[in-house]
Amino acid sequence: MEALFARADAAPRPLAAPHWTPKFVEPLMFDRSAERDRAAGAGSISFRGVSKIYAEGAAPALAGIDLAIEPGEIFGVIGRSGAGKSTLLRLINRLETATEGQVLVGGEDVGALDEGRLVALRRRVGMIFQHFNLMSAKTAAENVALPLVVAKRPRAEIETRVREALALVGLTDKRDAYPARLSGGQKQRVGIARALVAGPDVLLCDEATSALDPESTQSILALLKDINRRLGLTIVLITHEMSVIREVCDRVLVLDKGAIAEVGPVWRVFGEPRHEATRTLLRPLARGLPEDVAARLQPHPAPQGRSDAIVELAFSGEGEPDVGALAAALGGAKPRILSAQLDRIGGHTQGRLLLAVRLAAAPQLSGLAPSSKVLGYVAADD
Ligand SMILES: Nc1ncnc2c1ncn2[C@@H]1O[C@H](COP(=O)(O)OP(=O)(O)OP(=O)(O)O)[C@@H](O)[C@H]1O
Repeated sequence: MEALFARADAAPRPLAAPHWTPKFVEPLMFDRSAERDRAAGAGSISFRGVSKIYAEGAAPALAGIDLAIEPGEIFGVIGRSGAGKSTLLRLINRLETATEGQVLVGGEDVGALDEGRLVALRRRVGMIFQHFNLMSAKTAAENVALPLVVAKRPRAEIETRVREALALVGLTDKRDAYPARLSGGQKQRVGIARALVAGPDVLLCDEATSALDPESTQSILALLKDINRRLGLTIVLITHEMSVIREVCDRVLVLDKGAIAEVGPVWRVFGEPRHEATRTLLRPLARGLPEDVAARLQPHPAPQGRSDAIVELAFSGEGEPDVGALAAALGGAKPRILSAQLDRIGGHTQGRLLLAVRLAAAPQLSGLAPSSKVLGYVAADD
């Protein structure tokens, strides 16, 4: 029998720092990887000059999209409401068809597939949803089995695959539970098992954590990351939660009014947003000045009395802030940290420090961070 989750070419990611241990996974499942012979490039997705217009005379939902998603990456899509995220996702499994251009999955033009090949495509591209879309009258195992039942697979194969899929998502003990008896996180795990049961190359996630509490969100994100690492699955996810992108994605696409605003590694796009749409989306992530400081901020130093400069040091890329160098440069300037937000995203430092320093020290700050700027001035307290 064809191995369920085996991926002959699925070792592209380092297994370092597994922050989530799927103790329930049966090792046997992954030992069969060599059995499955997968086409080179399976899991790749390309958009070539894709436009989508829903109705004559309406503004295009997507226009001129050229994009390549690599096999095995976790690719995030963000954008304001109506930017075209769902449309882009639904073009991948042909829930929508492009008005112009081509969408290729594993090199195959999905717009040109006949009915039979479309069914095969949907097996290669699993999908999970914000509200799980489970059938309430079926147990967890029956929900997971559905795609295989519809595909008329032999009963023994269905049983094996369902058992393995439930084990993969940590729900072996819930196989006979009905959705009403499951938590939101558990329902989404059932959704993931159902999406994986036919052994897809691609998993599409449509706001998969938006209906979950923070703890369930974290565990679903950890599960998605683990699935991606273990199975080499390409994951494309759309979300309005920037923290989800920061947590799991390798690259992110920012859509704005149906067009690509920017695309790149998350650390770069979040660290150095180039498009206004990106900056707007990221604003809630950026911790601003403390309110009392913002209220006193002036564009120029006070003509009388002493002023402090309010300085932003932005870090994005290799290396961390050198506290020793900061102290050496600012020793006499009474530097105070007003706000600090630093993250490591994909091995890169991203974030900023907001400092208040004596006015005279402000010029010494350049060189202490990849980017530094004076945001304004406040009258010194002393
Ligand atoms: N089935 C449809 N028929 C007509 N117009 C549609 C249809 N689906 C989407 N649209 C329109 O296409 C545009 C893009 O919609 P889409 O749902 O792809 O955006 P989105 O970024 O996913 O938005 P949201 O974050 O609100 O879900 C919107 O103007 C929307 O009104």
